[in-house]
Amino acid sequence: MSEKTIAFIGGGNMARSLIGGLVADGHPPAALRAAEPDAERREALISDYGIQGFEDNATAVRGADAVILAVKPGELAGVARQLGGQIRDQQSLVISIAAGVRSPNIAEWLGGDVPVVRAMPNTPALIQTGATALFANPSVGPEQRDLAETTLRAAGMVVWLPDETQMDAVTALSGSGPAYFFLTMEAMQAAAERLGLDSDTARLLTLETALGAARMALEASEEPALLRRRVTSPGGTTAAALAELEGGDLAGLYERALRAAAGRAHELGDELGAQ
Ligand SMILES: NC(=O)C1=CN([C@@H]2O[C@H](COP(=O)(O)OP(=O)(O)OC[C@H]3O[C@@H](n4cnc5c(N)ncnc54)[C@H](O)[C@@H]3O)[C@@H](O)[C@H]2O)C=CC1
Ligand SMILES: O=C(O)[C@@H]1CCC=N1
Repeated sequence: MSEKTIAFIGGGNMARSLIGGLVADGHPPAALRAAEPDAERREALISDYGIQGFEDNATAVRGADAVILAVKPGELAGVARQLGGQIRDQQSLVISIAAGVRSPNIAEWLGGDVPVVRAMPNTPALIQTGATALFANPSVGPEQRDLAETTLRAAGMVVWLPDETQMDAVTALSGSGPAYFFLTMEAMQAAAERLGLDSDTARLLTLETALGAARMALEASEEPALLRRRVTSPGGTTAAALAELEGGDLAGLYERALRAAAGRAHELGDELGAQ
């Protein structure tokens, strides 16, 4: 694991997940920094992970090899404009995890020809099972590309996108995706409770089933559709359930959900890029 200094601007949910993943992967906590205005969040990061915490963004960024912009999309322009001069002087790599906001806008706010990697991670990064897509602008050199990849790989798997426009679809799929699975778990548990199971049993069986299915789909050489058919005995219980899910147009529902998320990411890019 690299010992490069990485400064997070914003120490909220996603920064915490990435910091947790980096520390668990062996990145020295002393080489990790977070600038977070909320004292409670900042102190929690310091005490939970032993990293350095700062109230002031510019102090956190001083001398950092990479600066991860982990504020809400609407805060990004202000933060980038504030830190651009310093980042250009010390030639740090900038990694933005903000949904929707496009790399040419980020580079412009930073003041010009700055290496920017856009990343779309997800919260399972906290337990090193994250999935991240990366896109590098033309100013990112091979060493900085490696630094971005190593940093995000500490939190799980990484793919590079050849085309930044694909980032909206990735945001809809894997960025927001954990929430879709959590909602499914909530719905399955609640349904099982209504069928008469106590909540602990319903919860445990729901979560273990989700884990088993995900691991099987990842580790098996067969497609999920084939794995599904193996569970589904003709005229049996699974067929009865799947008929309900298909009757409710589950596939169409997912398509509409992902289109809504990708559309929102695109809208954010348009709205915030015009600042
Ligand atoms: N939560 C998620 O699952 C994912 C979030 N993202 C992106 O990550 C970014 C952060 O999202 P979350 O962590 O969920 O939000 P959050 O609200 O939990 O974290 C943002 C943090 O930034 C801090 N902050 C606000 N203004 C600041 C400033 N000027 N300087 C320094 N820090 C400042 C806030 O106090 C807050 O703790 C967003 O841009 C989001 O699109 C990307 C992938 C997944
Ligand atoms: O909901 C959001 O906007 C962020 C981006 C992907 C996951 N959370």
